[in-house]
Amino acid sequence: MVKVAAFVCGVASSGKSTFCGALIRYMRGIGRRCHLVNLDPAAENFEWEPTVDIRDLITLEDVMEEMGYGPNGGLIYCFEFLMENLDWLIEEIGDYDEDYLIFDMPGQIELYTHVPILPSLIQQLNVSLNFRPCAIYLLESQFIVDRTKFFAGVLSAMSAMIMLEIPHINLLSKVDLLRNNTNLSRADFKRFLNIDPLLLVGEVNAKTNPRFHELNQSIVQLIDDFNMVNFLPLESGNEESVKRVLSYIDDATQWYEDQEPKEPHDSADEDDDEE
Ligand SMILES: Nc1nc2c(ncn2[C@@H]2O[C@H](COP(=O)(O)OP(=O)(O)OP(=O)(O)O)[C@@H](O)[C@H]2O)c(=O)[nH]1
Repeated sequence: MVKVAAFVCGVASSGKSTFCGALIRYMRGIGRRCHLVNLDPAAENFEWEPTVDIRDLITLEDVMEEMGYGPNGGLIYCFEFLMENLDWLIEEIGDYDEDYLIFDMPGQIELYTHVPILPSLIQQLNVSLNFRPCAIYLLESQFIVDRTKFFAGVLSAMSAMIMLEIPHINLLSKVDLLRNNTNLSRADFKRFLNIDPLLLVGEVNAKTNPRFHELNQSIVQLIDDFNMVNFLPLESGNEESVKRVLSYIDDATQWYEDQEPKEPHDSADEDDDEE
């Protein structure tokens, strides 16, 4: 059976939980099996009850109260604690041998940029439980209204791609909110899906002090050299939009199958068949 672990990542308020809820609603509606795994120790409410919940192991509130940490330090502590108690997670997940696990992740950016806890966790799920992990990274579409913010967002998505090294889908979330933006034509919008950073740098330069133009150029050159950051639009309230993302997740995780060694070709059997 194919077991997919989809990690829904992105900064705070990018729309992760809403998307997880919409994806589960859509999948269950078409009869596909899936479960929500909450890995946000500070989460409050969910549309669907999580099947596995880090808050049963540790909560951010307790860590902040008992250890005196702030929210970011506390979050890292919670994840280190989770890694020390990975048996707990593996046991919880072990009971759910279903097709898809949708992981709702916290919004702290350090988890996707430089703290190596998430790659270890993903590796364990892949090796110990035979899951096919993939990352879904949400960037709020309002970022494209301010080009400088957009490049910061692209860099954050790129960091996640480099650090996680698994099949990865970037989403521009809440695109419905752009509809009222009269300055953005359809053609304009498309430039942010299949991005050509070298073409966009002029617009960033127009908004920044000339002292930074060389730095802007180096940043867009870096993104252009990497050449792997594209976005799909997402409107979580729109079933078609969610359906499209699911088809990309299915395609992306197919990659694992392509990596599996094929059964050796037995020419003796073929000869027998011919006889
Ligand atoms: N218009 C619109 N609003 C959305 C969409 N997706 C999410 N939102 C809203 O954006 C806000 C944040 O959404 P969440 O799903 O809680 O975001 P999150 O990334 O899980 O937030 P954290 O858990 O704080 O990191 C909520 O008010 C949602 O209703 C969307 O597709 N369109």
